[in-house]
Amino acid sequence: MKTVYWQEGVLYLLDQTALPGTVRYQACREAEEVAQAIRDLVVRGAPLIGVTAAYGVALAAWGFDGPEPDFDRRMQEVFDLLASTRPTAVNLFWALNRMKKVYTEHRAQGREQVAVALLQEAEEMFAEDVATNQAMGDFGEKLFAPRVTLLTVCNAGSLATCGYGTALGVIRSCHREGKLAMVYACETRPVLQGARLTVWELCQDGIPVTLITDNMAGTLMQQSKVDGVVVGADRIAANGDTANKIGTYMLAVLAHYHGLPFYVAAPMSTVDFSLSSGKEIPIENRDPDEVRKVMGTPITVPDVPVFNPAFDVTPNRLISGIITEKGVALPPFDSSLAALRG
Ligand SMILES: CSC[C@H]1O[C@H](OP(=O)(O)O)[C@H](O)[C@@H]1O
Repeated sequence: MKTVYWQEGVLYLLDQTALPGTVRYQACREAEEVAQAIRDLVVRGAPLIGVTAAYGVALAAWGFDGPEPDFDRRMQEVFDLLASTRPTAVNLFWALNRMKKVYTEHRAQGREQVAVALLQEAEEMFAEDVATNQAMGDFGEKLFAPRVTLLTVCNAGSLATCGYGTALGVIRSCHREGKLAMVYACETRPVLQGARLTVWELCQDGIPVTLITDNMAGTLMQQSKVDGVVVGADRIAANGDTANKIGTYMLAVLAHYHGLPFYVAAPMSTVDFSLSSGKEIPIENRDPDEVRKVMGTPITVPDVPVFNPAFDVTPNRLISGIITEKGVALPPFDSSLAALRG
């Protein structure tokens, strides 16, 4: 099931706010619709946000029907709009920068050629992401012995990418090799990506999964029911500090206390080499009602003050390894990530 696809000048997005109960696609004909869909988590997940924004740029060029002199202004407006949607996942900015390069390279050939080149680049980005995730999964699988039980948080699967997934890509490869005993999926409050998306995705593929609430992870480790933790990432600093879904840091501390391996799985496009540490990673704060409500139903006192950061930062000293499509980076990460970049 594709998370995003282009058909006859229309971009279709799998609406992840409706999962698992309803499978439906949102048809986007304007970049503004794509931007709102990213903001509203219709599409989410660092790699998927990037590719979706890339398609949003192509959509704007494809659908432009104004006077030639307005084209550059409109396209800059679209680049800025898409860049303003969510601040943490660096894949968004990596993808937009890549599209901007294609735009600049082809601008002299005229609007039609620009539109064709931008769509081709977005399609290539889509295909590359799937291949990247499969390579990452196969590197990660080799880290584990049969029969391994792994814990994960949020959704870093096919639904967060163009296919196969990052953390769930490692889990898929372990399952393919007959190494996987069980996956424990944290429900991942407040938006419930684990309960709604990871459980659904793994069940679709016949991969064994057990759902837990986020506050059960400690007891699970205390009872030796987990062999390791594998999570995704939204932005990794040059020293390996990693921003990921809120609750990831808590799992890293628990894993460290219980002597369990804690791995991050992410494509190299998630590493932001311009940041020396995680202190510089911008953290998105989201709508307080995400915490005050569950699936739209109020669970607390109206207008109670809320703290709702969508991500936290796990320091590199709590990370056993960073699994990428170029191999597994081990501590010290500033040198091992730089070596993989080369
Ligand atoms: C494959 S990385 C996905 C990454 O993105 C998620 O955040 P969100 O659902 O808010 O986009 C979460 O941090 C995942 O690990």
